[in-house]
Amino acid sequence: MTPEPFGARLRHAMDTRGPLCVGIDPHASLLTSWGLGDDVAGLERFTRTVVEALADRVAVLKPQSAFFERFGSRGIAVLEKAVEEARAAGALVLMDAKRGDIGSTMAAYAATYLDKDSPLFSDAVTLSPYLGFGSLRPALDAAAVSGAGVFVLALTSNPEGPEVQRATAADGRPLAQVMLDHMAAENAGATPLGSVGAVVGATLADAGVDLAVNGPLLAPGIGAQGATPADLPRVFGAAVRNVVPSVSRGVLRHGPDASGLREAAARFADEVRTAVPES
Ligand SMILES: O=c1ccn([C@@H]2O[C@H](COP(=O)(O)O)[C@@H](O)[C@H]2O)c(=O)[nH]1
Repeated sequence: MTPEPFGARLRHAMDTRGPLCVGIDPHASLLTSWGLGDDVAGLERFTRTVVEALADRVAVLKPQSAFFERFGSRGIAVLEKAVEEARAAGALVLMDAKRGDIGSTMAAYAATYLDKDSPLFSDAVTLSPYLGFGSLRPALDAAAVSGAGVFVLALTSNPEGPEVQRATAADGRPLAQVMLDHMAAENAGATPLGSVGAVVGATLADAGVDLAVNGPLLAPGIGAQGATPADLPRVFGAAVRNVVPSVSRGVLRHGPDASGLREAAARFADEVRTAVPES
Protein backbone atom coordinates (compact mmCIF):
# COMPACT_ATOMS: atom_id res chain seq x y z
CA MET A 1 0.00 0.00 0.00
CA THR A 2 1.27 3.51 -0.80
CA PRO A 3 2.06 5.34 2.45
CA GLU A 4 0.34 8.66 3.12
CA PRO A 5 2.86 11.36 2.19
CA PHE A 6 4.54 13.32 4.96
CA GLY A 7 3.14 16.63 3.70
CA ALA A 8 -0.43 15.37 4.11
CA ARG A 9 0.31 13.90 7.54
CA LEU A 10 1.94 17.14 8.66
CA ARG A 11 -0.94 19.30 7.40
CA HIS A 12 -3.36 17.11 9.35
CA ALA A 13 -1.22 17.34 12.50
CA MET A 14 -0.95 21.14 12.14
CA ASP A 15 -4.70 21.46 11.67
CA THR A 16 -5.58 19.26 14.64
CA ARG A 17 -2.77 19.98 17.13
CA GLY A 18 -1.58 23.40 15.98
CA PRO A 19 1.68 23.91 14.08
CA LEU A 20 4.18 24.07 16.96
CA CYS A 21 7.37 22.01 16.87
CA VAL A 22 9.27 21.50 20.12
CA GLY A 23 12.93 20.58 19.90
CA ILE A 24 14.53 17.98 22.16
CA ASP A 25 17.96 19.50 22.77
CA PRO A 26 19.54 17.99 25.89
CA HIS A 27 22.21 20.64 26.43
CA ALA A 28 24.61 19.81 29.29
CA SER A 29 23.45 23.02 30.99
CA LEU A 30 19.81 21.89 30.81
CA LEU A 31 20.61 18.47 32.24
CA THR A 32 22.30 20.24 35.14
CA SER A 33 19.50 22.74 35.70
CA TRP A 34 17.02 19.84 35.73
CA GLY A 35 19.08 18.26 38.54
CA LEU A 36 20.33 15.48 36.25
CA GLY A 37 23.83 14.23 35.57
CA ASP A 38 25.53 15.11 32.31
CA ASP A 39 25.60 11.41 31.47
CA VAL A 40 23.55 8.77 29.69
CA ALA A 41 21.20 8.30 32.64
CA GLY A 42 20.52 12.06 32.68
CA LEU A 43 20.04 12.09 28.91
CA GLU A 44 17.61 9.18 29.13
CA ARG A 45 15.55 10.79 31.92
CA PHE A 46 15.48 14.21 30.23
CA THR A 47 14.41 12.77 26.89
CA ARG A 48 11.74 10.48 28.37
CA THR A 49 10.31 13.42 30.35
CA VAL A 50 9.99 15.62 27.26
CA VAL A 51 8.44 12.85 25.17
CA GLU A 52 5.95 11.88 27.89
CA ALA A 53 4.99 15.52 28.49
CA LEU A 54 4.55 16.63 24.89
CA ALA A 55 4.26 13.82 22.34
CA ASP A 56 0.50 13.53 22.81
CA ARG A 57 -0.11 17.22 22.08
CA VAL A 58 2.39 18.96 19.79
CA ALA A 59 2.43 18.38 16.03
CA VAL A 60 6.18 17.80 15.80
CA LEU A 61 9.00 16.82 18.13
CA LYS A 62 12.47 17.57 16.80
CA PRO A 63 15.31 15.72 18.51
CA GLN A 64 18.66 17.37 17.86
CA SER A 65 20.87 14.40 16.97
CA ALA A 66 24.13 16.07 18.07
CA PHE A 67 23.15 16.03 21.74
CA PHE A 68 22.60 12.25 21.57
CA GLU A 69 25.62 11.48 19.39
CA ARG A 70 27.95 13.02 21.96
CA PHE A 71 27.21 10.05 24.25
CA GLY A 72 28.15 7.50 21.55
CA SER A 73 26.19 4.32 21.00
CA ARG A 74 24.32 4.62 24.30
CA GLY A 75 23.16 8.10 23.35
CA ILE A 76 21.94 6.79 20.00
CA ALA A 77 20.02 4.07 21.84
CA VAL A 78 18.24 6.79 23.84
CA LEU A 79 17.45 8.59 20.59
CA GLU A 80 16.04 5.45 18.96
CA LYS A 81 13.72 4.88 21.91
CA ALA A 82 12.60 8.52 21.90
CA VAL A 83 11.75 8.36 18.20
CA GLU A 84 9.73 5.20 18.69
CA GLU A 85 7.84 6.46 21.75
CA ALA A 86 7.14 9.92 20.34
CA ARG A 87 5.71 8.44 17.13
CA ALA A 88 3.64 5.93 19.11
CA ALA A 89 2.14 8.84 21.09
CA GLY A 90 1.11 10.60 17.89
CA ALA A 91 3.81 13.23 17.35
CA LEU A 92 5.60 13.48 14.04
CA VAL A 93 9.34 13.16 14.61
CA LEU A 94 11.67 15.45 12.71
CA MET A 95 15.25 14.29 13.17
CA ASP A 96 17.46 17.37 13.19
CA ALA A 97 20.67 15.88 11.79
CA LYS A 98 21.39 18.36 8.97
CA ARG A 99 22.94 15.70 6.76
CA GLY A 100 24.50 16.62 3.43
CA ASP A 101 27.22 14.79 1.47
CA ILE A 102 28.05 13.40 -1.94
CA GLY A 103 25.22 11.35 -3.41
CA SER A 104 26.65 7.91 -2.61
CA THR A 105 27.02 8.83 1.07
CA MET A 106 23.62 10.52 1.06
CA ALA A 107 22.22 7.11 0.17
CA ALA A 108 23.54 5.80 3.49
CA TYR A 109 22.03 8.75 5.38
CA ALA A 110 18.77 8.09 3.57
CA ALA A 111 18.91 4.46 4.69
CA THR A 112 19.50 5.63 8.26
CA TYR A 113 16.61 8.08 8.64
CA LEU A 114 14.19 7.44 5.79
CA ASP A 115 14.03 3.65 5.42
CA LYS A 116 11.08 2.22 7.35
CA ASP A 117 13.21 -0.71 8.55
CA SER A 118 15.88 1.48 10.15
CA PRO A 119 15.89 1.84 13.96
CA LEU A 120 16.24 5.62 13.46
CA PHE A 121 13.44 5.92 10.89
CA SER A 122 11.82 9.31 11.39
CA ASP A 123 8.90 11.12 9.83
CA ALA A 124 11.35 13.64 8.41
CA VAL A 125 14.99 14.67 8.59
CA THR A 126 16.82 17.97 8.11
CA LEU A 127 19.28 18.13 5.20
CA SER A 128 21.91 20.61 4.03
CA PRO A 129 21.85 21.26 0.26
CA TYR A 130 25.11 23.15 0.11
CA LEU A 131 26.92 20.29 -1.67
CA GLY A 132 24.41 20.96 -4.43
CA PHE A 133 20.69 20.26 -4.28
CA GLY A 134 21.07 17.28 -6.63
CA SER A 135 23.30 15.53 -4.09
CA LEU A 136 20.18 15.11 -1.94
CA ARG A 137 18.45 12.93 -4.58
CA PRO A 138 18.90 9.61 -2.69
CA ALA A 139 17.17 11.14 0.35
CA LEU A 140 14.39 12.71 -1.71
CA ASP A 141 13.71 9.37 -3.41
CA ALA A 142 13.85 7.37 -0.17
CA ALA A 143 11.47 9.82 1.52
CA ALA A 144 8.99 9.49 -1.33
CA VAL A 145 9.04 5.69 -1.05
CA SER A 146 8.48 5.61 2.72
CA GLY A 147 6.03 8.52 3.02
CA ALA A 148 8.60 10.55 4.95
CA GLY A 149 9.69 14.15 4.48
CA VAL A 150 12.81 16.26 4.39
CA PHE A 151 13.49 19.81 5.55
CA VAL A 152 16.21 21.43 3.50
CA LEU A 153 18.22 24.36 4.85
CA ALA A 154 17.48 27.56 2.95
CA LEU A 155 18.00 30.58 5.22
CA THR A 156 19.13 29.43 8.64
CA SER A 157 18.52 31.29 11.88
CA ASN A 158 22.19 31.87 12.77
CA PRO A 159 23.90 35.18 12.00
CA GLU A 160 26.67 33.46 9.97
CA GLY A 161 24.24 31.98 7.43
CA PRO A 162 23.87 34.90 5.00
CA GLU A 163 27.55 34.75 3.95
CA VAL A 164 26.70 31.56 2.04
CA GLN A 165 22.94 31.56 1.70
CA ARG A 166 22.54 35.12 0.37
CA ALA A 167 25.54 34.87 -1.95
CA THR A 168 24.66 35.38 -5.61
CA ALA A 169 24.55 32.26 -7.78
CA ALA A 170 25.86 32.26 -11.37
CA ASP A 171 22.40 33.14 -12.72
CA GLY A 172 21.97 36.10 -10.36
CA ARG A 173 19.60 34.49 -7.85
CA PRO A 174 20.56 34.34 -4.16
CA LEU A 175 21.76 30.82 -3.39
CA ALA A 176 18.88 30.33 -0.93
CA GLN A 177 16.44 31.14 -3.74
CA VAL A 178 18.09 28.53 -5.95
CA MET A 179 17.48 25.95 -3.24
CA LEU A 180 13.90 27.13 -2.63
CA ASP A 181 13.16 26.89 -6.36
CA HIS A 182 14.40 23.28 -6.34
CA MET A 183 12.09 22.56 -3.40
CA ALA A 184 9.14 24.14 -5.22
CA ALA A 185 9.85 21.91 -8.23
CA GLU A 186 9.91 18.81 -6.00
CA ASN A 187 6.56 19.79 -4.46
CA ALA A 188 4.81 20.78 -7.68
CA GLY A 189 1.23 19.52 -7.75
CA ALA A 190 1.29 18.07 -4.23
CA THR A 191 -1.83 18.57 -2.13
CA PRO A 192 -2.50 19.63 0.55
CA LEU A 193 1.24 20.23 1.10
CA GLY A 194 4.42 18.85 -0.42
CA SER A 195 6.81 16.70 1.62
CA VAL A 196 9.93 18.75 0.89
CA GLY A 197 10.12 21.49 3.49
CA ALA A 198 12.44 24.45 3.81
CA VAL A 199 14.24 25.70 6.93
CA VAL A 200 13.90 29.46 7.24
CA GLY A 201 14.86 31.12 10.49
CA ALA A 202 12.26 33.14 12.39
CA THR A 203 15.15 35.41 13.37
CA LEU A 204 15.45 36.99 9.91
CA ALA A 205 14.62 40.66 9.50
CA ASP A 206 12.71 39.60 6.43
CA ALA A 207 13.05 36.59 4.14
CA GLY A 208 13.73 38.59 0.97
CA VAL A 209 13.16 35.46 -1.13
CA ASP A 210 10.13 33.73 -2.63
CA LEU A 211 8.90 31.21 -0.06
CA ALA A 212 6.12 29.74 -2.20
CA VAL A 213 7.54 26.20 -2.20
CA ASN A 214 4.20 24.44 -1.66
CA GLY A 215 5.77 22.75 1.34
CA PRO A 216 6.19 23.30 5.06
CA LEU A 217 8.53 25.99 6.35
CA LEU A 218 10.34 25.07 9.56
CA ALA A 219 11.01 28.28 11.51
CA PRO A 220 13.64 27.75 14.22
CA GLY A 221 15.00 30.59 16.30
CA ILE A 222 11.96 31.26 18.50
CA GLY A 223 12.74 31.64 22.19
CA ALA A 224 16.43 31.42 23.08
CA GLN A 225 17.63 32.93 19.78
CA GLY A 226 15.39 35.96 20.23
CA ALA A 227 12.56 35.54 17.72
CA THR A 228 8.93 35.42 18.86
CA PRO A 229 5.76 34.12 17.23
CA ALA A 230 4.81 37.76 16.57
CA ASP A 231 7.69 37.88 14.04
CA LEU A 232 6.23 35.13 11.85
CA PRO A 233 3.83 37.20 9.67
CA ARG A 234 6.60 39.71 8.89
CA VAL A 235 9.19 37.08 7.97
CA PHE A 236 6.92 34.65 6.11
CA GLY A 237 4.27 36.90 4.56
CA ALA A 238 1.74 35.00 2.47
CA ALA A 239 3.46 31.67 3.23
CA VAL A 240 2.82 31.95 6.98
CA ARG A 241 0.07 29.30 6.99
CA ASN A 242 2.69 26.71 6.07
CA VAL A 243 5.04 27.65 8.90
CA VAL A 244 6.00 25.17 11.60
CA PRO A 245 7.40 27.41 14.37
CA SER A 246 10.14 25.64 16.30
CA VAL A 247 11.32 26.23 19.85
CA SER A 248 13.70 24.16 21.96
CA ARG A 249 15.34 25.86 24.97
CA GLY A 250 12.41 28.27 25.31
CA VAL A 251 10.29 25.29 26.37
CA LEU A 252 12.92 22.96 27.83
CA ARG A 253 14.11 25.47 30.42
CA HIS A 254 10.70 25.11 32.10
CA GLY A 255 11.41 21.47 33.08
CA PRO A 256 11.90 19.12 34.77
CA ASP A 257 8.21 19.01 35.69
CA ALA A 258 5.97 17.82 32.89
CA SER A 259 3.47 20.52 33.84
CA GLY A 260 6.10 23.24 33.32
CA LEU A 261 6.95 21.88 29.88
CA ARG A 262 3.29 21.58 28.90
CA GLU A 263 2.46 25.09 30.09
CA ALA A 264 5.44 26.58 28.24
CA ALA A 265 4.51 24.77 25.02
CA ALA A 266 0.89 25.89 25.43
CA ARG A 267 2.02 29.51 25.88
CA PHE A 268 4.03 29.40 22.65
CA ALA A 269 1.12 27.70 20.87
CA ASP A 270 -1.21 30.49 22.08
CA GLU A 271 1.21 33.16 20.89
CA VAL A 272 1.40 31.45 17.49
CA ARG A 273 -2.42 31.32 17.28
CA THR A 274 -2.60 35.03 18.09
CA ALA A 275 0.06 35.96 15.55
CA VAL A 276 -1.19 33.60 12.85
CA PRO A 277 -4.94 33.16 13.45
CA GLU A 278 -5.31 31.11 10.26
CA SER A 279 -2.80 28.51 11.48
O1 LIG B 1 18.44 27.43 11.04
C1 LIG B 1 18.41 26.64 11.98
C2 LIG B 1 18.24 25.28 11.81
C3 LIG B 1 18.16 24.49 12.91
N1 LIG B 1 18.26 24.98 14.15
C4 LIG B 1 18.16 24.05 15.29
O2 LIG B 1 16.99 24.34 16.04
C5 LIG B 1 17.27 24.25 17.43
C6 LIG B 1 17.11 25.62 18.05
O3 LIG B 1 17.20 25.54 19.45
P1 LIG B 1 16.78 26.77 20.42
O4 LIG B 1 17.11 26.26 21.77
O5 LIG B 1 15.29 26.99 20.22
O6 LIG B 1 17.60 27.93 20.00
C7 LIG B 1 18.66 23.69 17.57
O7 LIG B 1 18.58 22.28 17.62
C8 LIG B 1 19.33 24.11 16.27
O8 LIG B 1 20.35 23.22 15.88
C9 LIG B 1 18.40 26.33 14.34
O9 LIG B 1 18.47 26.84 15.47
N2 LIG B 1 18.48 27.13 13.24
